[in-house]
Amino acid sequence: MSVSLRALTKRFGQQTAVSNITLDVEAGSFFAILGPSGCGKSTLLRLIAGLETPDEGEIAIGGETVASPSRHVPPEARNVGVVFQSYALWPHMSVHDNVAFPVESAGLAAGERKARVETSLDKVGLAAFAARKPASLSGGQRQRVALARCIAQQAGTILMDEPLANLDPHLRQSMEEELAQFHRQTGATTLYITHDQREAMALADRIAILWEGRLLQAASPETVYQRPAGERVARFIGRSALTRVNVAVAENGMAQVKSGSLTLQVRAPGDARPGAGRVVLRPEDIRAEAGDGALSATVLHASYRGGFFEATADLTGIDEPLVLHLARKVAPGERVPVRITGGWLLPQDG
Ligand SMILES: Nc1ncnc2c1ncn2[C@@H]1O[C@H](COP(=O)(O)OP(=O)(O)OP(=O)(O)O)[C@@H](O)[C@H]1O
Repeated sequence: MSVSLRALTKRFGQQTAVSNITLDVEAGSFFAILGPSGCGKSTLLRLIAGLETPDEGEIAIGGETVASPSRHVPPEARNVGVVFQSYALWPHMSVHDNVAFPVESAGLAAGERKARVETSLDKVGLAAFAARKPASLSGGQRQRVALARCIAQQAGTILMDEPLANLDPHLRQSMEEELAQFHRQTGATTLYITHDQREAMALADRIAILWEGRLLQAASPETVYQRPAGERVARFIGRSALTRVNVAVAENGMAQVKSGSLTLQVRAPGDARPGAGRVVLRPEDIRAEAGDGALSATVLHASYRGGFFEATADLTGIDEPLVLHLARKVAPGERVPVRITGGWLLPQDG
């Protein structure tokens, strides 16, 4: 089911946790909400789940208004499943009963109920664990019980609040794959909260980036990386060098800019205008190659990233150190040839 937020605001005393957010989440999509600690991610999720009431604005799920100044649909009537970081399993209940819990209220015959719980546990590979208590399961298995509970509930919308945060890196990777598969199987609209950009990039069709309660950008992972809406998004997603430029010509989504004495051709927003601006240079915009037009950068720092080396390097004319991906090892102080082959001119108001 689609989820739409209109001018949503939530305050806690003096603190505005969610500030005037308008957002549309398409039915069936995997939508990540990304941002640093304290930016309002969990509050946004709790508002959608019905665990908090907004001070201003509206929330509609599947076209039905569930929260507005004059309406509050209770959580259990929103057909929304929630998976928390802490799993929220009942410790005294078996795995089976934990999964059955939300189904109890669905008014199904006992046989049907049992079948639904068994199918759900089977989907997450835990059929053999039905009689166990949560305490005897691993973190990943507990997470899967929480997912099975969502499947059993047949929720049209699933909200996940940092579900993988407590897992070790290996388990995270395999749970990520399971989550992607889970999303394909259920087709449920998934809102996924994380502060881990890699996870958001790997899983989501679209990413919303929050900052101090405000929405900075909502777009595909490729767009937030290649065409960030502003400096904060550019710095939060991936690594880059920002440099102040003077835009000489801007047309058809391209711009010719000057950064110090360097002239660069970069991608630009459709409404870019000549004048002062800032350009984001990603590692992909820089080739470490000798030859015609190559410049010489001085390596500041280099580290092995598995398969390639990542280095920062000073280049005259660029304000911040470039981030380079190199096939060979380099040492601080070494000079490397570079060519700038791309870049992104930030929107004027970004
Ligand atoms: N019940 C509450 N009472 C008072 N302030 C709150 C409450 N819940 C959240 N806040 C404040 O609102 C802001 C947003 O909090 P929220 O938990 O939504 O952030 P978050 O992005 O989920 O953070 P994290 O990633 O650390 O979980 C924070 O400044 C927080 O202190």
